[in-house]
Amino acid sequence: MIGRLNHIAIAVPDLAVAVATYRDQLGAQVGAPQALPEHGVTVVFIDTGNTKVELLEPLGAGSPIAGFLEKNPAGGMHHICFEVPDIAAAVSRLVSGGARVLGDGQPRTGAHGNPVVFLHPKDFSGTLIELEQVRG
Ligand SMILES: CC[C@@H](C(=O)O)C(=O)SCCNC(=O)CCNC(=O)[C@H](O)C(C)(C)COP(=O)(O)OP(=O)(O)OC[C@H]1O[C@@H](n2cnc3c(N)ncnc32)[C@H](O)[C@@H]1OP(=O)(O)O
Ligand SMILES: [Co+2]
Repeated sequence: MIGRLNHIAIAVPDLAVAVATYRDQLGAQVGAPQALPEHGVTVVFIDTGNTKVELLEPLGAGSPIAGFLEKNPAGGMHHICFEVPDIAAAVSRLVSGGARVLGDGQPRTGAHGNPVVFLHPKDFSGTLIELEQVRG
């Protein structure tokens, strides 16, 4: 079911600082910030050729990553995103297998314009997993 690793997400307290670190110290090709109020984050993607790094900082009150940053004030690995060809089929298989899909369980549009869902970290070895539908 899961395919390519689409991205590894790192939650950061200050996106501009993290972007400058990746760009200036690691020589990364950094993208432009994308404010995504519907997700409560602002993100910058770094394309490494074989996958992407998603740097994200909280946006607005009630950001879903605020709790994580309270526990990890310097930031840290937040989630990994796998590609799936059919997110509805993936959700159906996971839910029937007892996994918890976060939120209302319905896919939402992610940063790449594709449907995404998140799976509860407690069901996957303490790792927050995002699934993104990428066809073909
Ligand atoms: C940009 C769009 C999109 C994309 O296209 O790429 C994105 O990536 S958006 C990214 C931001 N959105 C989300 O992360 C949505 C899904 N996340 C959530 O709904 C919440 O973060 C959460 C997983 C429910 C956690 O919320 P929190 O407020 O921290 O709740 P709890 O404190 O109750 O946490 C429960 C439990 O889970 C542990 N936890 C929390 N976050 C993580 C994590 N990132 N990785 C692993 N474990 C995590 C937390 O420590 C709690 O554990 P216990 O303390 O042992 O109970
Ligand atoms: Co993500």
